Amino acid sequence: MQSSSAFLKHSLNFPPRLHLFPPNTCLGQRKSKMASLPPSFLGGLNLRVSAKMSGDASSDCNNNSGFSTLKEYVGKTGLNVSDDLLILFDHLEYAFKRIAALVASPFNSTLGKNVSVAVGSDSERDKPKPLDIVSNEIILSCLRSSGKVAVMASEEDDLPVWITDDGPFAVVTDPLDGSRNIGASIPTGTIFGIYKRLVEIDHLPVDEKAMLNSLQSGTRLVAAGYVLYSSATILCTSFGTGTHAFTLDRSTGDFILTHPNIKIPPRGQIYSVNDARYFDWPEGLRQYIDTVRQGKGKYPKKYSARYICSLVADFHRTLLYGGVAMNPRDHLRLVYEANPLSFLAEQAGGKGSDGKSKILSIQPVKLHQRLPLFLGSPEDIDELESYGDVQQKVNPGYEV
Ligand SMILES: O=P(O)(O)OC[C@H]1O[C@](O)(COP(=O)(O)O)[C@@H](O)[C@@H]1O
Repeated sequence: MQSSSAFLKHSLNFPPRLHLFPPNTCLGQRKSKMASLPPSFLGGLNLRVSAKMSGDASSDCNNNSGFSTLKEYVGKTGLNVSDDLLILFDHLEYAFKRIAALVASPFNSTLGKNVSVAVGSDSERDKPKPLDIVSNEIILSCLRSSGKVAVMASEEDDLPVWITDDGPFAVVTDPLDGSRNIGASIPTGTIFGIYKRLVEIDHLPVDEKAMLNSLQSGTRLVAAGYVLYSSATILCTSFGTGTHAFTLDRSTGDFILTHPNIKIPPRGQIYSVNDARYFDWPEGLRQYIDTVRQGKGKYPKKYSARYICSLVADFHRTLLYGGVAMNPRDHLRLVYEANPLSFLAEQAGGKGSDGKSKILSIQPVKLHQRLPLFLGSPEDIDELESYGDVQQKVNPGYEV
């Protein structure tokens, strides 16, 4: 096996990529035009130019060693991430960049529309769209070419796809959540979780081991993440030691660390829910929302509502600003959505709950199992759970 340092050294020696700024441009010298920008912004630009210009006239530029790609960050901080996992991430990053380009493409206007594909008993609004299918194919092909994945289970496929017998990992994914928003250019996201392949069941028939590898408990996740496709494309991930976010630098194609060690505020002032469903909610949930929006909860401030109706976007905001993001009906999936996002929430000091139990302690029994999901600040989740009756049982299948 290639050593971690050998792999990092090799990958850092790739030829420099094409930058927005010509190689001999030192942005720091153009302060007259940029004087009004915050120094951190200038510092960031300087670094991305100077870091790739070693040995040339860039030495006058400020260097700010705080900026790194995911691999550089792993190398610098000594995070315990195997070479196999780093290679898998390289391929995943490539998939995310392709999906980011796809969702921003001027040619995708019809790709967000429903197609008639019979998948279980999904309602019209839940049917996959061409964008979901293409994103799924992009991820599958990148996992295949990584050589590191035994099985992929996707929200878009009825059954897991067995890829290669000796791949060390099992990957679960929702390739493109929120795709029905794409017509209005509202943010979308990819969610993924990575488990080790269960070598102890290698002897089982392929169908069986594919299913069991995909139904692992969230407590066994070795890494998870999401990618937010919005004004910025952000890869937020955890290897089990903190939650870190990297922003795509479109000039170089690198994901640059922008949010190391995210800590969710212990308490927020925002709730995020589709409250058109208020009359379908149980009494406990109505009381909770009524209480916090009047500023009569344990935190004596009036809460505000924010709801994008795109899970990754609502979760990302919650992770950064605190509060609680929820979907109280059986709608979101344990394997592809709830487990990976709860892992990230916990790694950031937050919580993931189904309203009664910790999400990560729920053993999946079905691949496409749905459940109520509450994610957010620990004090907000505790307060919400104290209302007892917060899971919405009435679930008529909404049209929009
Ligand atoms: O209609 P609701 O209950 O508000 O559900 C909205 C949620 O559904 C989603 O669109 C996911 O639904 P799909 O898995 O069917 O795409 C999330 O992005 C969003 O958080």
